Amino acid sequence: MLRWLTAGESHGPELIAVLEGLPAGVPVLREAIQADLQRRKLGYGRGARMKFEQDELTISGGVRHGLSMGSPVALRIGNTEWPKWTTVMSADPVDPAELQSGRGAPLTRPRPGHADLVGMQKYGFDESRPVLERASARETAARVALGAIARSFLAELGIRLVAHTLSIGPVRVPEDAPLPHPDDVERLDADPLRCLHAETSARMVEEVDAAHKSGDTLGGVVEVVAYGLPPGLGSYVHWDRRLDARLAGALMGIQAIKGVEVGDGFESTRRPGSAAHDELVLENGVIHRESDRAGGTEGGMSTGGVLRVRAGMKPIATVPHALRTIDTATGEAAPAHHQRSDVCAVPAAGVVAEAMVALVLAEAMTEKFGGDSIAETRRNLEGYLAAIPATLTTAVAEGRA
Ligand SMILES: Cc1cc2nc3c(=O)[nH]c(=O)nc-3n(C[C@H](O)[C@H](O)[C@H](O)COP(=O)(O)O)c2cc1C
Ligand SMILES: C=C(O[C@@H]1CC(C(=O)O)=C[C@@H](OP(=O)(O)O)[C@H]1O)C(=O)O
Repeated sequence: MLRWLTAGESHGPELIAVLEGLPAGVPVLREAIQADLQRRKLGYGRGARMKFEQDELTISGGVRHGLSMGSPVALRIGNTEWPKWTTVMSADPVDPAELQSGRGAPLTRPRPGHADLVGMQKYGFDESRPVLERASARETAARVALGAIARSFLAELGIRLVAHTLSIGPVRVPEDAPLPHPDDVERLDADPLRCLHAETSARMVEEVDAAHKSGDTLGGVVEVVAYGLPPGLGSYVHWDRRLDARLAGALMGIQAIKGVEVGDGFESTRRPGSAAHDELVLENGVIHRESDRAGGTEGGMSTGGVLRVRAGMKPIATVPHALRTIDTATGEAAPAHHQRSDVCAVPAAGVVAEAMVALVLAEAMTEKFGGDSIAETRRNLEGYLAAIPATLTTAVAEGRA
């Protein structure tokens, strides 16, 4: 079983991430984790912080000579700006007089759409600094670092995945555009919106520019596509074991994600049953699905086909053209507090979504195939596939040759 935890605040010294249950022998390379952290910082519309944040990585445990040892993997990601926040975010008590102005000034004008107001109510704070520090999507750097390790584990078992941007505000990739493949990742990383459709990407850039100019923010939809999964990850036997439910929960667990679709999702609700499912035919002696409307799960289990999940992100809550709020110190109407912020973080959310899907799939693989070493996990996977009777065999979707 795979478990993971993150800790750390946006302007504290660092983020901490722990992954427990990873078999031994999985390549865990600093460069690979750092590369994914870099991908998360890219994307048109991000704010000033992503230009200087170094995401300085330390591998603190669980890895020796580039390979996991079976013990918990512990990572540390430094916050580059920490030296400017040592007083405001000090773990030790500080003189309250030092927190009356500048960075330390109490934040009493909660932003609608962010965690500020409810966080203050729930945890008993009289300002929102302690809320936003952890609610911030800074934390997603820790998840992306863990996701890089999960992806390495999956790659050892022939499973690869990639995320791309489907829409920004009203601008959407055409319905008939081909699905991206992991081999496209360099092209995706080179595009400002992580979108393979150049014309749409250019229109997305214009849309972000327009929002920026008018003091507004934007959301959009990302899609994660995974290839090479075996059939039977997850289960129909209990609600919390369903793979689709676990993927949806993990994606909804990303800051600002407000909707999830598996396969054709809501679109399939507008079709009759005769045009909503994936019919089975024989091809070269093995069972083949003629379409991929379900998105790679049936009955809460992976089908062995291409997995396709989408996550919809709402527009950034820190709207420069500040939204109306109440100053909780005075009880008076006021504009919401505004700090430096992203205009649009959808491409980054795609990288985070890829990491979350990788973690859920890695968890489902360790659950089904176990193994204390990657060689043992691989043997168990191969034994399982070999034991599926010929008349039940489906082709494993490797994607592009
Ligand atoms: C990659 C990423 C970057 C984000 N950047 C910002 C930002 O700069 N400003 C902001 O107000 N919200 C940003 N958000 C969204 C907030 O973190 C989120 O809206 C907030 O935590 C409240 O949670 P909720 O939207 O899920 O209700 C970002 C989210 C992601 C995934
Ligand atoms: C720090 C990151 O994103 C942050 C997410 C975020 C929020 O409210 O979610 C608000 C901003 O924080 P700051 O005021 O420090 O610039 C973003 O920059 C990051 O992605 O690493």
